[in-house]
Amino acid sequence: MTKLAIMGAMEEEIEPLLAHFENVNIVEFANNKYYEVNYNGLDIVIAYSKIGKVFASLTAATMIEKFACDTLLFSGVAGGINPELKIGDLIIADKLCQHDLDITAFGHPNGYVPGGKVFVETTKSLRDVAIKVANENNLKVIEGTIATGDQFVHSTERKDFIQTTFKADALEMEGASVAVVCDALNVPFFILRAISDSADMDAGFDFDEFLKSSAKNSADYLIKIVKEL
Ligand SMILES: CCCCCCN(CO)Cc1c[nH]c2c(N)ncnc12
Repeated sequence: MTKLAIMGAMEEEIEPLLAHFENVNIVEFANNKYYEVNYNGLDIVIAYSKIGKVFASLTAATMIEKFACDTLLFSGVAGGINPELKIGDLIIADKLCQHDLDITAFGHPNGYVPGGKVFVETTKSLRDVAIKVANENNLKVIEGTIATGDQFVHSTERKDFIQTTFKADALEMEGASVAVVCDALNVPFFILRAISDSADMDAGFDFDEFLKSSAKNSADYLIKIVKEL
């Protein structure tokens, strides 16, 4: 029987998800709250990690190792790089990388450390369900590369580095760490983001203005996918 983990980084990213559920049981663990619900016979654990790769790794590993989730879905917002991505648009990650992981001093490529790999691929069967749901609901969504790093990107210099180095379509601060954890623990996972800004000098203002509506775009789509699992 599937036990589903649904994760975000910020409260604003999971609030529109929690709105769909009743009879929520709250479990406090490791300085965080895990919300347990049952939805159409499906056991689900929902949490927001707090921002950044370390918090996201802790929450993803906890949902799998302590709550025994066997599938993990992430919903949230991201900065757009691909010019096709407008604010509010949806992107499904087909692979993710860490743009701030850097031991290039030793001749290694950006995003690589020994024993690791630059790109971690998401689970195709989950992407296929998501694309089917998008088609059925006439939703525009792209599949692409998401770059993760422990910084809110708000300059074209950094945005251009990430685009040039990884050919990334969007960027955020948690996805690639969720990917490394799920890949290592052999748990199918899916990363969905809606664009809140363009990671340029206006990013801070746009983020503040569009966080709520973009988080809702992502959450509403994710709930439709959950119904198909
Ligand atoms: C209080 C400030 C919280 C920022 C958290 C932003 N999330 C991180 O996952 C997504 C995101 C949206 N736009 C971004 C950008 N331009 N750079 C990095 N990350 C992002």
